[in-house]
Amino acid sequence: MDAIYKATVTAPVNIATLKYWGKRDVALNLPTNSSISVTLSQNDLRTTTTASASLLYTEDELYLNGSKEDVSSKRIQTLFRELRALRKAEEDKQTGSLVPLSKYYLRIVSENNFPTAAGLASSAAGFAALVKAVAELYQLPQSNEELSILARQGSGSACRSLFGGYVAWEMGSKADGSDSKAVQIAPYEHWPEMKAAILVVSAERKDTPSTSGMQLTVKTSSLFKERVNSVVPQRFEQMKKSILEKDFETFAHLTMADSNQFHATCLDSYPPIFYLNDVSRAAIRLVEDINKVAGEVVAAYTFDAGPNAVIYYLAQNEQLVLGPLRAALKNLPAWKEESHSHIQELMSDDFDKRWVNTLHSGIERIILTGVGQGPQLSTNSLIDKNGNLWGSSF
Ligand SMILES: Nc1ncnc2c1ncn2[C@@H]1O[C@H](COP(=O)(O)OP(=O)(O)OP(=O)(O)O)[C@@H](O)[C@H]1O
Ligand SMILES: C[C@@](O)(CCOP(=O)(O)OP(=O)(O)O)CC(=O)O
Repeated sequence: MDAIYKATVTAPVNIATLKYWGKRDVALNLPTNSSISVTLSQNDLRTTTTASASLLYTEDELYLNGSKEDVSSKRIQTLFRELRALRKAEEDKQTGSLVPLSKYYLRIVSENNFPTAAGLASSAAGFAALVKAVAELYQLPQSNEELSILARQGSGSACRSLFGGYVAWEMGSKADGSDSKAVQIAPYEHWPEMKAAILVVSAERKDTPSTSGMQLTVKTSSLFKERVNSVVPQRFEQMKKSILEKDFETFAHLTMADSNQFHATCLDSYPPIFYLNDVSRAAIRLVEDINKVAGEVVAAYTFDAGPNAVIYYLAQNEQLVLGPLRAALKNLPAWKEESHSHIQELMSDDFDKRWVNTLHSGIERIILTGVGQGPQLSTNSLIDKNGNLWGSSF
């Protein structure tokens, strides 16, 4: 019987603290500015992807959360083509000694352990996992930096999920995009105390998809020009320094300012794009109150292209940050988990009840996580020895 060759990896979500928003080349997915993110722990949010190749297969296939996906999109086709070309180069180098996997069809099976397309960066983890799994299957010699150039073409933010810890996507300047890649600023171990609380506001479809939203901003916003030309280049250096020096206060100020400016450029687009809603704004106000009560900046909010808030804080300030959140969101099950059952509710007249009440009725889930590692090899294959998805026989 024809063999099934396979490899399985897991990959993390990342949430930007300096936002990517704008493309200078749509076909190659090249950004108008560099960006920075924190990779989140795969204990809480992860994509698992098994890539396989076999002479038994009759077409390229991708299964996501058990359903067959269309692989004809330009993004997926580009990834398949480029990964195959890299494998072919190895086969040509080592004439005859490698199985010609580049000529076989691919079957890729992927699962996200969190909601897909709900503003939780599933596309970032998903495309990073896909590239890494096929690279493993093909035994490619390329480094994660080189693989990030491929993942970028699946989804820009995906390039940053090739690394753990603190990651920069350097925009690069070459027309072919060969220097627009992710690099690690610092590994997880450098600043493992960084935590993140994700307030899931709503699982409904977002206002405008990021891909088209950012193109509208590039075309119509005058504030955007100021942002990419003078604000971000400075912020990029300052934020890198704050991470290397583990200076939370500076990191937090820059993170909040950058989220605010990204959303300001959305509002400055025409027609305007609204990602934040009343619940998002209540989260911003509560973080301000938390910092006021603490007497220092202990929490930083950031929002992607949707209403969900991500609040970064350090482990040592867990009670100061999570106490008010527990009081506001006491109805949510997350607090019962062993790792967070010790958090005490913290509420006083210093917290404006308007924000507390809005959050209480508007947040449906809280995910408590923190900085984590990059993609990992896994033995939990999603494809059995006959090439079938576990539990199905096609
Ligand atoms: N595990 C995966 N493997 C391959 N592709 C995936 C995977 N997960 C998500 N995707 C792709 O990403 C798309 C969802 O991306 P989308 O940008 O709409 O949402 P999101 O990334 O979850 O949210 P956001 O970008 O707002 O944070 C899916 O429709 C699918 O095409
Ligand atoms: C607001 C953001 O999350 C935008 C992410 O945009 P995508 O990476 O989803 O866009 P495409 O490259 O078109 O796939 C900011 C960020 O992650 O840096």
